[in-house]
Amino acid sequence: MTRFRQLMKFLNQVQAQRIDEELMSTYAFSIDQLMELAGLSVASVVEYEFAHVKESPLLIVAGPGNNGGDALVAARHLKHFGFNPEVLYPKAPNNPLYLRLVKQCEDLDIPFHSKELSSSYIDDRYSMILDGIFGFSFKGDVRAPFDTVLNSLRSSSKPIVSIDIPSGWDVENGNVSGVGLCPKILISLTAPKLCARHFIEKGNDRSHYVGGRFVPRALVEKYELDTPNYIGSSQFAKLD
Ligand SMILES: NC(=O)C1=CN([C@@H]2O[C@H](COP(=O)(O)OP(=O)(O)OC[C@H]3O[C@@H](n4cnc5c(N)ncnc54)[C@H](OP(=O)(O)O)[C@@H]3O)[C@@H](O)[C@H]2O)[C@H](O)CC1
Ligand SMILES: [K+]
Repeated sequence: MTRFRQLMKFLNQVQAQRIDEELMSTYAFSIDQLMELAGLSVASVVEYEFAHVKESPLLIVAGPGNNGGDALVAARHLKHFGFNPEVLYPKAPNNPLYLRLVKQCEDLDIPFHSKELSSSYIDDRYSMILDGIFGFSFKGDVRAPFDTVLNSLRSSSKPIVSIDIPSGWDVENGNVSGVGLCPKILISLTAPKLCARHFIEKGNDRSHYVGGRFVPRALVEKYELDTPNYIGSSQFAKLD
């Protein structure tokens, strides 16, 4: 596993979205490719942190955008890694990319839930929660049905791993509304966004990883990104 000093460069919301657009224009990636690598990084961190609870079901919560797509990819990889993922997908978009990801999961017999699950059900059934609800395009107050979904996840005692942004947090200012999740683990993709400073501040029982090994050197230089030197085939780096 790659270890790396805590990164000092944090992206604002517009920079994160611009980098994403440049990857898919100037640098010729398709969204499927980026999502596959992002989801593989996420699944690799979950396997590293939760291998000891492989038998119990994991709850993977997928939102309506690409953060949710990363979660669906991670669900598929985790199933291949020998975990027992179940997906909560409260608002499944009718978009060919996500429909394909859902089919790939269903073909692996990964169960799907569409209605919110109570915190007591979550506590009884799952060993951890993977939060792929909102990423770097989240804005404003949380709208239905995700308001009640966030409430039940927040009331659960199970550890939460957030993909890219803790859901409900303002991408730059953190959990200003107070309705956001409180993850134990944050996996920043490409580079941490400004809200990650508030996650790090919360102390030593938190772990911060970075993943998404697809950033070309020219993009690193243009945005002065502080990306880790990943070792070998490692899909993530743990930040000290
Ligand atoms: N370059 C990279 O690092 C890559 C990262 N990836 C992942 O992609 C997400 C960003 O994905 P994006 O689709 O741009 O946006 P989100 O997933 O954050 O969310 C968009 C959807 O969320 C809805 N939304 C937004 N705000 C709210 C709100 N307040 N309440 C309810 N719903 C909300 C929004 O709905 P709209 O109606 O506003 O359109 C969208 O449906 C990034 O974080 C990474 O996880 C890529 O996978 C690979 C490259
Ligand atoms: K998230």
